[in-house]
Amino acid sequence: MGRKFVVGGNWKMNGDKNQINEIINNLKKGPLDPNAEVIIGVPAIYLAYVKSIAPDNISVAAQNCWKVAKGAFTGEISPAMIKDVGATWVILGHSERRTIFGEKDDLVAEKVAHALECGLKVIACIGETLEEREAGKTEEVVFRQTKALLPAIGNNWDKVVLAYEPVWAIGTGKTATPAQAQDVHASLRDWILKNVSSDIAQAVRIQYGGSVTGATCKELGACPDIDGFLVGGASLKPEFVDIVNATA
Ligand SMILES: O=C(CO)COP(=O)(O)O
Repeated sequence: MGRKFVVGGNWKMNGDKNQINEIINNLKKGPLDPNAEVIIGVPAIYLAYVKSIAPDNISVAAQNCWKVAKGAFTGEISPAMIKDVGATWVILGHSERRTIFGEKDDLVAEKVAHALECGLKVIACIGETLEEREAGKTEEVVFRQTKALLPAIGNNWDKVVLAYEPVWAIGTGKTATPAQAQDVHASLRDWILKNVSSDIAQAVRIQYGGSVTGATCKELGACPDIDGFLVGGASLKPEFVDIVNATA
């Protein structure tokens, strides 16, 4: 069976109620390819609001969460809370969490494990820096980051989407070329085949993220191992509809 195309919008720390209303109205107007799954990752404080106005064909995601259900963790939110307000996904391990907030592979894995345990679905992000790419370490880095997630994911692969986001392509306007992205996606799938199973390698969806726009999405979306996108800046703009429809 084919993998359903899945497009995530990661709003990061952007948007206010006015802008959110505009974004949601634009998504309602669409039209959105019914064969694509759409998930919007919104700031925690707006999760309930977005859930209350988003149409049913759009899922809502948090952009981060903590690794336990509740307690003395000032400023954090738990998967239980995310679910309680009706969101069904969480983005974990984003490179901004890893670099700005110092999240290491093992913490990301603990978060993934707890989120899945609580019944949230997870977009798990991986990707190399420019320095790592130039040192020829892209595969080593993304395999290491994926390996760290294996015990956390266990037999919940059907609830996980991997997002390959090369750090050098995020917010820089330097989209990976389709060949660069396809190469890494194919190697990742092959690694999963060897280290998990061939069924899971066939089924797991791998998104590409990093400066995806309405102009670059079609060629990227046509690559055999690219199963969707995780979109930052352009997810705040009307062109997000074009990106959702990249393979329509
Ligand atoms: O980080 C990203 C999505 O999670 C990508 O961001 P940009 O699309 O703004 O490069």
